[in-house]
Amino acid sequence: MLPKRAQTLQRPKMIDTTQPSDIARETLRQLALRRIAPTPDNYRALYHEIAGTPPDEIFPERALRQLAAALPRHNREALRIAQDVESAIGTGDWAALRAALVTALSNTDSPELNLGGLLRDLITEWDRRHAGLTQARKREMLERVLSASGTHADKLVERLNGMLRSWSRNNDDDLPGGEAAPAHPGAAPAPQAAATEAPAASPLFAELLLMLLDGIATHARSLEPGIADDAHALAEAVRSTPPSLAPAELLERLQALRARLDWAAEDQHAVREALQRVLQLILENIGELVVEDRWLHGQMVLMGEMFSQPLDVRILGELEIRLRDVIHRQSSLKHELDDAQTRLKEMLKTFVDRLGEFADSTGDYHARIEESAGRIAAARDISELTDVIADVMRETRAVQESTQRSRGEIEELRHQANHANAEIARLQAELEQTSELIRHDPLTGVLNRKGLDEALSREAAFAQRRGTPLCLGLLDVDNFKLINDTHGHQTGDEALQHLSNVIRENVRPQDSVGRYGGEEFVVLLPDTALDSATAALVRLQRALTKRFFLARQQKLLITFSAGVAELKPDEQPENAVDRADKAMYLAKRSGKNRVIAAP
Ligand SMILES: Nc1nc2c(ncn2[C@@H]2O[C@H](COP(=O)(O)OP(=O)(O)OP(=O)(O)O)[C@@H](O)[C@H]2O)c(=O)[nH]1
Repeated sequence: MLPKRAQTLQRPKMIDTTQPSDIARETLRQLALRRIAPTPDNYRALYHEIAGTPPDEIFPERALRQLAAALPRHNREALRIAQDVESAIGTGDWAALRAALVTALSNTDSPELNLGGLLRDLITEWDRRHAGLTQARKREMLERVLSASGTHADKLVERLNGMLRSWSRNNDDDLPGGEAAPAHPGAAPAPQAAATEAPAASPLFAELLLMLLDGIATHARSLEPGIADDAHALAEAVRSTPPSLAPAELLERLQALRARLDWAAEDQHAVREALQRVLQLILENIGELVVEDRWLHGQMVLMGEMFSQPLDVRILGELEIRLRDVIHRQSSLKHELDDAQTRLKEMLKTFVDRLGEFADSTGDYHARIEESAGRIAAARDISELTDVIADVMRETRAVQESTQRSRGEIEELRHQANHANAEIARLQAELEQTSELIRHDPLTGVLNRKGLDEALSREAAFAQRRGTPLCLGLLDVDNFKLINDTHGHQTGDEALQHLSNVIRENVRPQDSVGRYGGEEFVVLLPDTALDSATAALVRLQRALTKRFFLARQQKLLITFSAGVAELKPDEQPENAVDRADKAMYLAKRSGKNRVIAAP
């Protein structure tokens, strides 16, 4: 910025401001006169001051280039935005730069719903030249993606993204004689260019477009019916022969659809976050209320932890199971407690009534005896005494009868108490039986046998439907009897809790952990092939060597032997468990503390 003194300068009258050379000369003179540093910026500012022209706005290219270099480029959309920003800086175009930055800042859609962006990428990349990729080769790749994805829209999106990434790595825009391609890789073609090229005219492309639009129409129905209707209407327009939409119009409507999807995705994201916060609050509060029951409290804490990570269908399913268990257990406990309280109240009431009656009758008796004593003292002859004795005998008999009655009633009460005790014992046994209905092991908090069976059939169906691998690891603690015998059963229990915690902390959220039997556990590893699952079990062994179990200040190393099996196509899940079990026994026989993969 120019020093203050220079801003008050009067333009010299003798300068002809139509002659740039005169202005330049005067500018140099004034720089020297005013002792201003002769930098290009100062020169430019003084020049405009003398010429009486508005100063040029300086485009801070260097600083903007540094900013552009720092922009993320982790996916195609981000790369496109960064390139738009760079191109705007290259041409010194403020308006284009602003548009690119606004797009970047408003682009917060979730990747799974960015179908609009994918469509745009497809249109762009289909028309672009790529080294070593002929149109026929592209067509072949697309056909492969289409047939491999079947009717799964999510798989299609994932595979199309992968294919586009591989195409853009072969970007051939720089080749001489290239076809009309966008100015830089990833940039969307101008609508006019698209209009002349009619991308949807290719039957394969139209088919692909229809598949995406039908996918949007189906999946967006629950999200926002308006979007689904738009997608459906567009699909109808693409299907119609002759096409009812000009390419430019089609592109425009696709872009509008994409914008609606972006907004809907933002809304969904916000709703999901708010829901997650509310549920977490509820769980925290219930957790505080159930401090007396360690199992319930533990379940609440676990659920709270599950809510703190990004939710997916598996986590929500697991949460639902845990909540059902909590509700079931709470209602059983409540009934039992209510019954016990009612019985106790009734017994106490009867006891107090009987005690009162007994006190009344013995109180009367004492008063009568005292009165009889007075009459005996005042008696003048034996006949008077005979009456008194008859009265005393009558009173005594009455008290005796009352005492006997009370004893009988107290006897009855004791009988009732014994009966109530037996009832409570029976209820407890029943509760134990009904705990079979609960899916989590009360000692360790991991799934119990029933929960495990359910998780296994759910994951097996999931894996077989999607064609993804599912592995299960069956592990058995080594020499556990020795731990029990040396340190006691209670320490054995704590060792099992420690092992469960270490397992849970070292597997992924989508993995399920269950207690299969006494000291046997099962880990279900979805989307995991046999070698990775074996490596995961070995990692668990290593984690145990780092997290010692403390038995009354004494460090104990817990080890386990494990068998791992990958569910084969069409194999019954129980059969895979059997194979893992056999591999586990092989691991035991080969010296323990090992993991063996089942053939
Ligand atoms: N503390 C405790 N012990 C249990 C529990 N369930 C089973 N056990 C004990 O675990 C022990 C298992 O012993 P074994 O089957 O001989 O196996 P091991 O000693 O681990 O020997 P290997 O399997 O050959 O390494 C038995 O003593 C069971 O009583 C439990 O819930 N708590």
